[in-house]
Amino acid sequence: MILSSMRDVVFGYGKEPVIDQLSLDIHVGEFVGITGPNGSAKTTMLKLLLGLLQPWSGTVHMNAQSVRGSKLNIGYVPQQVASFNSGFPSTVIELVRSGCYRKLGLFRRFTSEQEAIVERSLREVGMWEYRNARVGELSGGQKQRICIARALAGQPQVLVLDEPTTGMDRRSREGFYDLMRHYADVHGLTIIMVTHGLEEMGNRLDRTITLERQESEEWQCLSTNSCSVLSGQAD
Ligand SMILES: Nc1ncnc2c1ncn2[C@@H]1O[C@H](COP(=O)(O)OP(=O)(O)OP(=O)(O)O)[C@@H](O)[C@H]1O
Repeated sequence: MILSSMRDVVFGYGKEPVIDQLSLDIHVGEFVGITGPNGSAKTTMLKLLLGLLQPWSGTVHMNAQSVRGSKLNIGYVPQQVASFNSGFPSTVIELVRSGCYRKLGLFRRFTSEQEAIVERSLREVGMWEYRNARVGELSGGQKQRICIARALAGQPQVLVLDEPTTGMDRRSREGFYDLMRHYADVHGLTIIMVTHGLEEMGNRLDRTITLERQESEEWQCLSTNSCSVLSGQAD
């Protein structure tokens, strides 16, 4: 079943498109890796999928609806979450709890079940023992893990991650990839992840989508950043 689809999407920040006629489908429960060289518009593609950017032309659907009207619970871990500076006031557990707010609604009454989900999420990323630490005092890789825990605590149906292992050591990265595979298998979570570390992921991904810069003469004289999907058909 198709969860998210892009059809003939064109988008740019200036006069020239950085995405040109991009079409792809993402299926329910898939763990998809998005890869490609720097500047090949991976982040831009994620933002279009999430409805954070509007295409110049073409369509983006989530759950067969326009992405902006979709009621899906989507967790998003953007790039550079490590930028919480040393003055960031929240503790780790406060930040992860805030991931549940959308589910809890206006009054934000935490039940013991929700507390258990917060604890589970923190344990899964190996950060439970840091729960009372100030977020701003942690390393980049630790902040990244907390942001992943925050997204998981919101119990999303779709998890979108933009280079989530930045700053993590090899062991943490391996643990994280296994965790994502577990969420896809056991919870049926759909995971869309931009990564430069495809070779490390072994066979954990269901599918890879590669974005590449167009190098045709026509495009070279217009822009070097335009891209298209070169692979990524569903199995
Ligand atoms: N806010 C912006 N304003 C103008 N140009 C932008 C903006 N964001 C991205 N770009 C440009 O769009 C192109 C695609 O950028 P994008 O960040 O989507 O690529 P990426 O594949 O995610 O890159 P990286 O691997 O370096 O993170 C690049 O040429 C970039 O300079």
